[in-house]
Amino acid sequence: MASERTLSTASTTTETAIPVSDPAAPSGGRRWRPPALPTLRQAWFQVHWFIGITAGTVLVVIGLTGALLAFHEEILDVMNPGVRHVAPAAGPMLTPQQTVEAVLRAGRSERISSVAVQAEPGTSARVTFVPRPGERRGDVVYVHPYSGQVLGELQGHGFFEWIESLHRWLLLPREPGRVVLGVLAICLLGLSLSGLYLRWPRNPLRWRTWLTFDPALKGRSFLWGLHSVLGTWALVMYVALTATGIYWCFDVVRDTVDGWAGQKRPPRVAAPAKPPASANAEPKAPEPAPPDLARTWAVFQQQAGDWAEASLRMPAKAGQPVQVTWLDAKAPHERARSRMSIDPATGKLSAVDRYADRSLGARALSTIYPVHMGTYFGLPGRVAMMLASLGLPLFAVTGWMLYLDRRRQRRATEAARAAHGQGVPTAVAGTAAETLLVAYASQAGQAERIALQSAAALQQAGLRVAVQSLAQLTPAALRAHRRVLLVASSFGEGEPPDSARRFTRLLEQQGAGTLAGLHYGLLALGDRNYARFCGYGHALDEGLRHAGAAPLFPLIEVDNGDAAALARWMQTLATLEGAEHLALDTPLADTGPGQPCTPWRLTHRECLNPGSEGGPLFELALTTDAPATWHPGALVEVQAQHAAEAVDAWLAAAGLAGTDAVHLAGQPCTLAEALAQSVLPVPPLHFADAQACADALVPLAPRTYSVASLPQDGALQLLVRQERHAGGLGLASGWLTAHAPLGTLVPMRLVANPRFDAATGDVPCLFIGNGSGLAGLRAHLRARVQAGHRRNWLLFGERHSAHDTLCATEIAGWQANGFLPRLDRVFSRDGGEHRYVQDRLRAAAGELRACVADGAILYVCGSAQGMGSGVDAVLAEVLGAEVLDALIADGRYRRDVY
Ligand SMILES: Cc1cc2nc3c(=O)[nH]c(=O)nc-3n(C[C@H](O)[C@H](O)[C@H](O)COP(=O)(O)O)c2cc1C
Repeated sequence: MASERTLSTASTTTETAIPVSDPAAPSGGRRWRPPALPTLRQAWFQVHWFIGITAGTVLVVIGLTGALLAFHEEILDVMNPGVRHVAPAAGPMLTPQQTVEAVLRAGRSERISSVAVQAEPGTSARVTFVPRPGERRGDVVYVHPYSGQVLGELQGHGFFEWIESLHRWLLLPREPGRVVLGVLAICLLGLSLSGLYLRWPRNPLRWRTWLTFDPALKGRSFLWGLHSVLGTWALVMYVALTATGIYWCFDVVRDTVDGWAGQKRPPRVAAPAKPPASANAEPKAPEPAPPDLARTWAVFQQQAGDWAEASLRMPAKAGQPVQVTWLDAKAPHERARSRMSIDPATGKLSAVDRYADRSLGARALSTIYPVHMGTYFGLPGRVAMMLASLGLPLFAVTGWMLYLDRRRQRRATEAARAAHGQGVPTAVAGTAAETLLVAYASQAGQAERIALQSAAALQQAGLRVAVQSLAQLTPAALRAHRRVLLVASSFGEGEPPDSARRFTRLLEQQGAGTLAGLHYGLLALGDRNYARFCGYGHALDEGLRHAGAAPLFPLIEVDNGDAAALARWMQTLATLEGAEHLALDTPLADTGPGQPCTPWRLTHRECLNPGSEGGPLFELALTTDAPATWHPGALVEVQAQHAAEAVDAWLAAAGLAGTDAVHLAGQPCTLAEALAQSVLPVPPLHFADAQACADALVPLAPRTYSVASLPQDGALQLLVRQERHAGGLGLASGWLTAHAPLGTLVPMRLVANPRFDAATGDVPCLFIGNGSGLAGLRAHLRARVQAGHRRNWLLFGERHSAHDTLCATEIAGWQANGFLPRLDRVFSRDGGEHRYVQDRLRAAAGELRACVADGAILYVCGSAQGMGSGVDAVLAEVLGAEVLDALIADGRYRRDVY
């Protein structure tokens, strides 16, 4: 009863409505639970995607127009060569007064509102006229700084005005436009901050996690990396853009900030209504002649000192002063403007307001525009702002793709739930101990779908099954079951999916032996391009072992939904007690066809450890006529076959003839050939004919081996340990090392292994391994020797020096030629206490630290149990978990363990 209570209690804490086959449930063992309140994370996620798919789409327009505006001055210059900049000449440039005279000479008799000049040689003067009635802006012309020629207006200026009003008001009337823009700015801030929360890593102090991602990633992982990492880069810019944007959009914000800065603005006064144009209106007075600016200019130059730009605003009425606004040559930014008023007739200075003399608050307010434009930080700031603006469409596209992918995944998961529901038999009696629990830890749904599909297949094979998310489970609840299957994906950096965090925390707190008696099988989903491939699956495996649970079979890793690994999972499930009739052809989530295998000829086979107490270790060489290349660290998947005797025995039992012609996957072959490459169906065997048998066959899962040679060696070499079980030799290792005669064509495909790739340059390398793990290490060492890189340390474990000194001649040659200054061979059974690689590593702690401090890359290849985990523990102990994490993040801890 206790176990039943545990299950039903757990089910009430579920986060989503998942049909769970629960043997304790009263009718049919399957219940729908109401959706629970979302967690904080889920709530933030909803906020993020809702804003993203609504406001995010409009923000694309703001981003694109902002990016155009960031460099619009330069674009205008390219469109208008010789207008704003002319070739610098030797003589002085025209003064403002000379400029005005030149304009009048050119026949432009409209009233001038301002003249702007720059100190930089060759820069044209800009003359702005008073707007015509009913217009907001007056005409602008540029005047040649040496000849006084009026150069006309800028082409494209109108276009950029349109772009600006799109950017600032979305082409709406100004007031509502400002408010809409303000709301959009708040949305962008919301997107940035919710995004920051959602991607907050477990180890926030590691900068690489925040700012880098591997472009080799594929699919959802790639999109996620692009979206979150580039988003982090752009975050500071978005906060700056939105904070400054909000200031302009909402008067209340602007007034508050101005108040804090001690710069209260006078209240807005509504513009007086324009008098209607009437037929008998007063005749317009002639425009006043522009004042003579010569005296004004002389006084300004004397007072201002070293200036870069100056703009002289003409008085609206006669007798008023000229307003001069200028930028010092050393001004901190483009809005650090000073002002003075000068009487044009007398040259009397009536007011001087220098930027440097203003209050801190006033100076701070003047930075808002340059911060928004990025000009405050010079060219890098402008480029950064432009890229951040251009990033908005990128985030919208990647965000939509992630959203659609998630929706697709959710639908697929719902379909799998429905399908699983149909497969559940009604009214199952019994206790949880007799029920095989299939638990999953899933972020986007793939692990859940595989769990559901596996459970459905197991149920159809006659087993009593329950499915639950780890979100609903506690380690204590597992004790109610005798057998548990777990399907676990990895998220973040080899971390648990969000739904499994609580379970993982509780598991870490379990004492040794608390789960004794529990048997589990684990399928770890991951992507080999991540530093911690299947990191969470392995952590879960270790946690369960530590708590005393016993594995039913070694953990199975799945790289990117690899069909072969999933087929291996199904085959392994079929070996479980009670699952003999499991339908091996059950389709599992997202399995796709892999790369095709090509035939390699087996040309050489040699036992490297005759007389060894351990299994014989063979060196194999294979060649192909097809072009083939690989990097040190690469893997091969071998499409193994059954020994001919095993096939003959099966045919005899089934009463079928091996010579019968059949089609397998569309290809003609004999039934014996078809059987050799397939899982041999378990009795009772009832096939109508040979083709019916071929149609029911499921291909054998390929076996993965590390490549032990380089393409330059002329052959692909493998080190294969011959496995022996109660039923005879292991399928693949037996075929490769004993059954397949020399000359056999072995179907294989090369698989890149980016996380066990070669080091670039002459960095020191520490190679650690045991047994057949020498394969991966040997390929690396050969590459290092060929490149002339000598700083190599090999730490390698085997059993007896008398029989297991593998590759002795080759390794001695490296030593003699100075390519292996340090070699530690550890023979665990050479007498006395058993000593292992990890013990030697601990004893060499000082050298290990020095080696790591020298920038070494650590390679570990060999068995995951014992050696792999032992070395990992010693590295953490000697270097500290932080340093080890940093090594992983830097790609300096490369493992190929199995
Ligand atoms: C953001 C993100 C981070 C990931 N991190 C890892 C990782 O550290 N190690 C790994 O092997 N796989 C990693 N993966 C790959 C997933 O584990 C893999 O795609 C898995 O099939 C997803 O299963 P799910 O849909 O059940 O979450 C990551 C995927 C994503 C999207």
